[in-house]
Amino acid sequence: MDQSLSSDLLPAADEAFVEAPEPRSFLDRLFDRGLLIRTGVDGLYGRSGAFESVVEALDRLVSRIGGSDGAEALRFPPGMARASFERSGYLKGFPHLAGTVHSFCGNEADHARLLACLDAGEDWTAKQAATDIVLTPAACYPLYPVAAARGRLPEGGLLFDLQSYCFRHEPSLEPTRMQLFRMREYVRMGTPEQVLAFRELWLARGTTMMRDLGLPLAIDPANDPFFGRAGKMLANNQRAQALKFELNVPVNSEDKPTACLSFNYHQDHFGTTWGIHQADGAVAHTACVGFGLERITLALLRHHGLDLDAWPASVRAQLFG
Ligand SMILES: Nc1ncnc2c1ncn2[C@@H]1O[C@H](COP(=O)(O)OP(=O)(O)OP(=O)(O)O)[C@@H](O)[C@H]1O
Ligand SMILES: [Zn+2]
Repeated sequence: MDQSLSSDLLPAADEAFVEAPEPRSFLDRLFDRGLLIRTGVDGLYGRSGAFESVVEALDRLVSRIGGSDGAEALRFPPGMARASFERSGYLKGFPHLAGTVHSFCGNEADHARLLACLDAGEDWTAKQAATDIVLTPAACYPLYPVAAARGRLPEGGLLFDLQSYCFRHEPSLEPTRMQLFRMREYVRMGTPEQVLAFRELWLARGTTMMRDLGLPLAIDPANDPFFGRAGKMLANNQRAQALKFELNVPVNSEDKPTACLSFNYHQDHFGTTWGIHQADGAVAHTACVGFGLERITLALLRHHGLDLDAWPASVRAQLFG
């Protein structure tokens, strides 16, 4: 039942059958307040100015925390070269999440057919063909070929600061699982020791940052959502080798807290895939820390309320001070 209908618009019901109205979901309350804006597609939302002010403040906060490390900032659009995407191996692990960009590639007769299909409410996509662009699945994916093209890493390795809208085809009614969302990342490339030290540093920094924002959290071992039966093995392996940790905050529920930050050690996966080499010629190792900017914003809204002006002064000071 559409809970936005006021009860006096509903047909009169037998008293005995009137059920208590379900409490409005977190997502509905975000819509009610205009913080997120419906588009008709689950996981695809507009954001209000207030919501964006938190996203931007978090982005600045992360920059302040990582500021003295000398990361090179790069920004890529939310689409990446299909050839790079194919080589990255993403389709081996996550074919179900990938999004490709298709465009009309027909002639005038095809155009007429397209319009006729549209009119008839039929499938109009037959003459859509894959372009050279796919949607970026994680902020760091466009980086690796760029880093590889620069030649061997310097002695101290490299550190990058990234932010991108990312696409994942995982429609959901949980506001924290969007199809298009922003990921802020730091990516480290170098020796295993260098990249593991980076991950340790950000595990500590991320924990302090989120505690200081007044959020309850736990750091847990995790795995990526690999596809299929072979994926189960990859996921087990990732956990057994402690390659991925998540910083979880209860947002949608206490039982299934939400990964707001992820700390990933890729070993030499991207180094081998892209031919990224350390100064001595050995294959480079890589790691990244990812901040889900919408997810942290939603965690703050959940724990401190939907009225930003009423958030605790210490939280506001860190974000907007
Ligand atoms: N669908 C999504 N909507 C919003 N934020 C997301 C989504 N997927 C991932 N993120 C954010 O991006 C960060 C880095 O992405 P990563 O690939 O590590 O996520 P993930 O571990 O696959 O997330 P999950 O396990 O919840 O699917 C996550 O920590 C999270 O904050
Ligand atoms: Zn990454």
